[in-house]
Amino acid sequence: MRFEYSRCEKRLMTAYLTVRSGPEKGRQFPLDRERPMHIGRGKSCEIMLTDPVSSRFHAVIYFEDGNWHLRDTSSRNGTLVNDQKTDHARMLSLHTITIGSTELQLIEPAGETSDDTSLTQTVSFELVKTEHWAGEDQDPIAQVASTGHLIDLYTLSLSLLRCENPDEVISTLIELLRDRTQADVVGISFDAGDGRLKPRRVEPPDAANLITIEKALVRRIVKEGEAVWINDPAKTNGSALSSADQLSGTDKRSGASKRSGIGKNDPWSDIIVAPIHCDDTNMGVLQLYRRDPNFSQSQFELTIAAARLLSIGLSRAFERDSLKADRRRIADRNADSDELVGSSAVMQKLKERIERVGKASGSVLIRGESGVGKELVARAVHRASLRSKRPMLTVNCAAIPHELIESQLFGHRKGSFTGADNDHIGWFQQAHTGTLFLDEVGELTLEGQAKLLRILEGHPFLPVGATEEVLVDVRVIAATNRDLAEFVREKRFREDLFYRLSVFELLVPPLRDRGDDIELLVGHFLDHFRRQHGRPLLAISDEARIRLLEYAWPGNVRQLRNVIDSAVVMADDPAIEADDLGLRDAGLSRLDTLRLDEWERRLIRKALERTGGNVPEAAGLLGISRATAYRKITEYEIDR
Ligand SMILES: Nc1ncnc2c1ncn2[C@@H]1O[C@H](COP(=O)(O)OP(=O)(O)OP(=O)(O)O)[C@@H](O)[C@H]1O
Repeated sequence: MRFEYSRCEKRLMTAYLTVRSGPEKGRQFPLDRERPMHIGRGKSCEIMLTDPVSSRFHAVIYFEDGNWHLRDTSSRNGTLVNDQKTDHARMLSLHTITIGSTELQLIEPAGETSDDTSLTQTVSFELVKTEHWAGEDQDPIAQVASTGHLIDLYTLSLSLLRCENPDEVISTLIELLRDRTQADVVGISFDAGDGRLKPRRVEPPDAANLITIEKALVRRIVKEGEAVWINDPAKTNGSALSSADQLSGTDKRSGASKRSGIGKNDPWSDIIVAPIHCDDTNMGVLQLYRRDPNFSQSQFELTIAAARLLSIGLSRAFERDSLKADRRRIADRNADSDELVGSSAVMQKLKERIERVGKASGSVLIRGESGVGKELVARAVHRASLRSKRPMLTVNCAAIPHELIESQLFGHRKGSFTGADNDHIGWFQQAHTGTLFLDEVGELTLEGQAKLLRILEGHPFLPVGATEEVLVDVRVIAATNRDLAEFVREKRFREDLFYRLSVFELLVPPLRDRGDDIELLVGHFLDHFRRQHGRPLLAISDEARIRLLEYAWPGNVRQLRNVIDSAVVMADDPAIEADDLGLRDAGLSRLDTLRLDEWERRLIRKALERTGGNVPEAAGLLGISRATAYRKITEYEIDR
């Protein structure tokens, strides 16, 4: 198949060698007609290779009698041109030169070798087609010889990297192409799923019904993975492309009355259509239209390269979109979303402290009973920190056998102890530049504590069995439900480490002290488990709700979550009843302890909650003096 197009200008682009494989893959070496260009490992070679098979002066490429020539300069391992060993060869565009594992290809922009200045010439279809798409490995800019456009493509790549979603990717590309090619219309059409293309975005939008292309041409572009540039479409009308189905579906009249997408009546003098691929399947095409004057060769090349970048950008954006959707789905299914539910005075205060502590850089110690949400608080601190884009790794020190804690945290070398069959990169190294959450830090061995202390002091550490020290940058957040101060007194926990860890301390209050939060959490978990277990209409009876609100929750939020999870599964329609909760000791639980000090602590917390932390008012409610209230608040370590 041949298309004709007229050339409006003599092109002055240089030929160049592009490296298709080998150590220099992706590089391009412009060729100079005026002087021989040497290829080899030698420092004075214009085309310097690092391929070890290459000789210092391996070959030379030069321009003579209107052609490029390659001569092997007595290399040790020989030179192949188009896979044939050769001493001398006349080179044509797209010919390949192989030296060891390096493959170079000669790219001669159209018109470069010819001195013919006539303004009209016949160009074979192959001249204007792009190479077949070979996925993301293909160098998107391999065909672009214009330095200005290389910068455009560089800018475009940077913008595409920043784009969050497919629409942004498309807008960025259209904007750049309209500006650089002076196209009257730039459009992107996607396969509607039935082989027909539907415009996804056209600029300016009111030109959408003007950008039509013959179906046969689209089929060819899609099938062959080729871009085409059609100049003066009126000339091509009815030549090779007899089918004249509408591309955009805006005009579905049949037979002879069909208007060709590149027909006489179209206002365009130039059309470029480039395929867009996503994961090796065609998604659609990028279309550029111009009334006058014609596109240039470099604009055609720019469009091809931009379409390839678009393909990569879209693949990534679609992948990101689907990952986001997966994440949402998983978060929906999994109750442990990161949302810290609670609006009681104590929780509000805790959230404020989390924000402040997050911005600082010291270690954090989170204290609280089991199941209160310490890990969730740790996540919130990490999210509020400057490391939020880096990972937070969680290690439960109590879940690792004592004898392995050290090697798990700090790593070990293969063979350093029985069972060390492989090298292990410790958690600290894995969390480098991020955050490490050490849950149940009180369970750390004394040796582990000593190493942790050194890391917190900024020293490097030695993985087990290693000879070289490792230095890491990790923010440590530790949590415990133990009384670490008591551990220090018992010499089970190093005092110096205790102070290092607790640069910032966050106390997570037990659920029984959070007032209305119980109601919020009930709603939160109900919503979640109803969705997860596919029972969106399941209600909860008043009696069941009251029982939940009155229960003392010794197992804290985790217990509440588990109770609701199983109630949603076990309850018969239409509603969860009190018996479904499995809290048969609910009445007793209100008096779950008879210790006076515990009840005093609870009452003081309750009074502070009601008064929004106002001690004199709380003292009034409790019927005690202010001084007693202050003393007891300090004694019981109550967070106001
Ligand atoms: N404020 C909250 N909002 C929503 N969910 C919460 C909240 N607090 C805790 N949870 C949920 O309760 C469960 C227990 O929380 P988490 O594991 O953070 O507690 P913990 O104090 O670290 O427990 P442990 O002491 O056993 O390590 C988790 O499923 C968590 O998502």
